[in-house]
Amino acid sequence: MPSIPEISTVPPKLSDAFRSHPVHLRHECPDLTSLKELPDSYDWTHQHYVIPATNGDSAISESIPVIDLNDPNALQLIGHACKTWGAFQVINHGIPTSLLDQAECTTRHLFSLPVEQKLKASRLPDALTGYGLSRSNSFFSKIMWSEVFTIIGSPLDHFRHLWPEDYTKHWGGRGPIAPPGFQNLIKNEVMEEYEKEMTKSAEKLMWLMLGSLNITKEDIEWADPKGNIPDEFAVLHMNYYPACPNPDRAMGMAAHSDSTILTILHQNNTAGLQVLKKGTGWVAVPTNPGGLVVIVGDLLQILSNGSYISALHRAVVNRDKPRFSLPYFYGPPARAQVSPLPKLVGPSDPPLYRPITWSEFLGIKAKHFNNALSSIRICTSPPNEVVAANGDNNTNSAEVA
Ligand SMILES: C=C1C[C@]23C[C@@]1(O)CC[C@H]2[C@@]12CCC[C@@](C)(C(=O)O1)[C@H]2[C@@H]3C(=O)O
Ligand SMILES: O=C(O)CCC(=O)C(=O)O
Ligand SMILES: [Fe+2]
Repeated sequence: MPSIPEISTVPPKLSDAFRSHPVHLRHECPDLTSLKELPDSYDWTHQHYVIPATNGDSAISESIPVIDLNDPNALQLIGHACKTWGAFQVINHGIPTSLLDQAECTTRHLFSLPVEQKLKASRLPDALTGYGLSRSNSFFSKIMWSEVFTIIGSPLDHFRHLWPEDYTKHWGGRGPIAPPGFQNLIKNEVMEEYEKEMTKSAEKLMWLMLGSLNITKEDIEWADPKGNIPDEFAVLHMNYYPACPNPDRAMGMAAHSDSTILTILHQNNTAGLQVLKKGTGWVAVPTNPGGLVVIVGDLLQILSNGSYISALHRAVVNRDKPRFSLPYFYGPPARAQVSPLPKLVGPSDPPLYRPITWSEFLGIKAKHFNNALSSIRICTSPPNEVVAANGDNNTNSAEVA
């Protein structure tokens, strides 16, 4: 039987950024699906950062805007959403619904494997790809009710560990071309195609979000003359939130902002994502078949000099149905300098953040979590005070355990 190759899916430049910031999680991955009661280690009841206000069943009826990318006013609507919410949903984004469905189906299939099988594709502490808990668990004393599978580039090496029978029984892992019916390779192709489509959409959305601030490709140093981003850094997550015996006490994914330029998230038809709106509280993001959620990340807050807010968001769980989400974390090349764009700063708008690479910022995030942005802030009291909802100037978010 041919041996299964070592896992080495992360291209060297990207792995550097993470190898220097390993995340050590103190917890194992139990089989959450089989638990009939919420263990104490998953009980978030007495955590002060669990803010109860939610529109899950209360009177808050507003939510993040839904923007049709074919709408002639899309640019303005996007700009407004980035300033007020730090998140929006898009429809008519050009990604086929069939691909979203196939990626969701692969996600469901992956997480329905027995836990021992999933652990064969475990993410190692200094690695980024594979199966495990969310990295952000390291900041909390309680564990989140979720499982995560991280992909960068091709997931094939991990998939070989998860579904070895596709190789050994039928094909033996020989040759580069899959004979028809080889489910593992089909899953791999689906996820690679999904990443390709996400990259295209993320670029398009980034230019729209920046375009709304009159930023063009000439203003972005890491863009080529055609506006393409060579060596962009992107990570795809498959998130699983099993149905939970005590959802009111559990937390699917604790409040955080993403360190990205932007994140594109597909969720199955079970709601759970919530966005924190200043002055309102936690607002649920309803599911929207075929729609995609776009979240402003910390790097876009930096680039826009605080004019766009990187939204604090979290995921709650429910008693009856499993939930799946697929966030695509999109950023610049790991070593590109990110700083407030010159067009957006001036005597009355001094730069709020010092220049930083994403690689460096991930290190700061890995240490300071939701206080990462404030730790690189250079003006404590700008003339036009920017009030961000992401921990930059509030303290309602993470607790360092
Ligand atoms: C590119 C990334 C951003 C992220 C770390 C990651 O490598 C992939 C997951 C992202 C995530 C999601 C949950 C919250 C968060 C803080 C975390 O621990 O993992 C973010 C990371 C981030 O935004 O820095
Ligand atoms: O599952 C969700 O809706 C949110 C996931 C998320 O925010 C993340 O993985 O960063
Ligand atoms: Fe997130």
